Amino acid sequence: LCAEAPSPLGAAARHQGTARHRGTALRAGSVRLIQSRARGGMRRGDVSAGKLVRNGVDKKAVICIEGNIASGKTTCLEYFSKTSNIEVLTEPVAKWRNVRGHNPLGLMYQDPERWGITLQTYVQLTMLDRHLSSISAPVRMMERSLFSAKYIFVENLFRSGKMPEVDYAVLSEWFDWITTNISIPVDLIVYLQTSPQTCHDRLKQRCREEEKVIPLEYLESIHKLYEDWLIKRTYVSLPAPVLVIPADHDLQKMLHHYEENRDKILAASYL
Ligand SMILES: Nc1ncnc2c1ncn2[C@@H]1O[C@H](COP(=O)(O)OP(=O)(O)O)[C@@H](O)[C@H]1O
Ligand SMILES: O=c1ccn([C@H]2C[C@H](O)[C@@H](COP(=O)(O)O)O2)c(=O)[nH]1
Repeated sequence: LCAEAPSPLGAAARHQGTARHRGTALRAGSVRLIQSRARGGMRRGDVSAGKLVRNGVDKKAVICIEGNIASGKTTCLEYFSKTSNIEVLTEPVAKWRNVRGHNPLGLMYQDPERWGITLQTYVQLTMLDRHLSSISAPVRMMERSLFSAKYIFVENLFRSGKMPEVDYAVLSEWFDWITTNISIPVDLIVYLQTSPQTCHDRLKQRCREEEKVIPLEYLESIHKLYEDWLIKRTYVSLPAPVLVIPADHDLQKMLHHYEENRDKILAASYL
């Protein structure tokens, strides 16, 4: 049986924001980006100095939930969405499946060489919009990040020979411009560490139409990049400290693990 059914934990909060230029200030939803002043004035002063920062950003904690495809990130977020003072942002997958009637996620899986850049450009835009959207609670937990879109998915397409070098160069220029000029604060990365086989099983169970073509080897490549980035740390620098939660267990045990780690996760808000 194969169905994309809503999780028994209920729907996580979703945010729909749009980013657009307006005069000298960039606006994302109702949020104003301002030029940060000298170093040290903010909690993340050294990282933000000279960059555009979202007004009031230093008062809120941002926790990114990272992990392979179908590792259980959405399920984890749904669990924490029941906590007051935590706002939850899932990945904008619905947008990746439908932008003005087109499905870049599906196109990418059908023909990555042709459509990888199309999907990843849109992922980069929508993830940036997520990062810059106004935060309504003291703690934000969001699914993945601008960083994993680049360091994991773009990198995987390129290294596997499925993204032309020119596409990779253009995406990298965009990414470098964004991270050089705009502050993307992250206080903690929670890595749901799974085996690729677990993800393959859960992927089949979830049965998202576009993902039916994903072989185990694809999940192994994504897993290796995540491990190099977040565990071995042999790859690129980390935007935040990492908390690793082994996530091969059944749902009940996972919920227990989330509860056990709740204080460590929320400690990010006291940093
Ligand atoms: N611990 C678990 N054990 C078994 N199935 C799980 C577990 N966590 C999530 N699932 C199921 O696996 C699938 C993928 O989970 P999901 O949370 O959507 O992953 P992600 O958001 O990381 O892609 C869903 O069908 C979900 O119900
Ligand atoms: O930068 C990205 C981010 C995600 N994807 C793909 C991988 C999956 O098919 C979906 C959503 O991921 P989940 O792990 O199920 O949340 O989007 C991508 O191709 N590029």
